[in-house]
Amino acid sequence: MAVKAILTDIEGTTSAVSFVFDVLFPYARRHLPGFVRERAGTPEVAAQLDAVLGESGEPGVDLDRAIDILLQWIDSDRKATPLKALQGMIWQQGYEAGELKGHVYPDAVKALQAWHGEGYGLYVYSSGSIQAQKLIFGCSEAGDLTSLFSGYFDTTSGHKREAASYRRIAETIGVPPGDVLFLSDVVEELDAAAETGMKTCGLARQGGELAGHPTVTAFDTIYPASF
Ligand SMILES: CSCCC(=O)C(=O)COP(=O)(O)O
Ligand SMILES: [Mg+2]
Repeated sequence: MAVKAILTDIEGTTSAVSFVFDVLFPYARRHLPGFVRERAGTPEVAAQLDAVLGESGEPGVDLDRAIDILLQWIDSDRKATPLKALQGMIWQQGYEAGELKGHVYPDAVKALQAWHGEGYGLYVYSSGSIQAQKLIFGCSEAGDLTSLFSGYFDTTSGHKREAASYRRIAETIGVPPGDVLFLSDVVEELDAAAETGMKTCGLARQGGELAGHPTVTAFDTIYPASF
């Protein structure tokens, strides 16, 4: 089976972990209390707050407690879907105000542009919400890269360490898992994708090996046709 589609993670793969941890998460942390207090009455924020309280097992607590829970979740890097949705809304304001610019490694930009030109279908799968994914690529230091991608997947398709999520994504893309190449910096995500028959390539930007998977330090040594 030949690779037809390439599915990529963001943090640690196309984009620096430090951009997410030192720029995006602190931005969301700083703005979350004000954002939530101001927008708690809007349907889109109210729905996410309901989901936060459901997931936290503390239904009926007040807004201050909900904000505390969300701040704890940011600090522990919890990949909770409602937190990710709220972060995406907050980051949108930052990108719109020119306070944020998405980091995408130049080698990733170049390879994604080349693969798009060669006819590969390009897709994103990140724990960040689809809104956040479109923002990091749409308002990137290299300009608007969103036209390169044919689709975006987040944790509403399932968690990234579960094989079922990759099966679901392949089905949505309309390509057998064996024709998809998945790129990530997290071995458990690569393992879950490989379990479905997807081809995998690990990104270890600081060097090293993602056990059981071909591993590279940058996109410029990934040749999809060789998988
Ligand atoms: C879409 S940028 C924000 C990334 C994010 O919130 C996150 O949790 C990173 O997850 P990933 O699956 O891209 O490692
Ligand atoms: Mg990652």
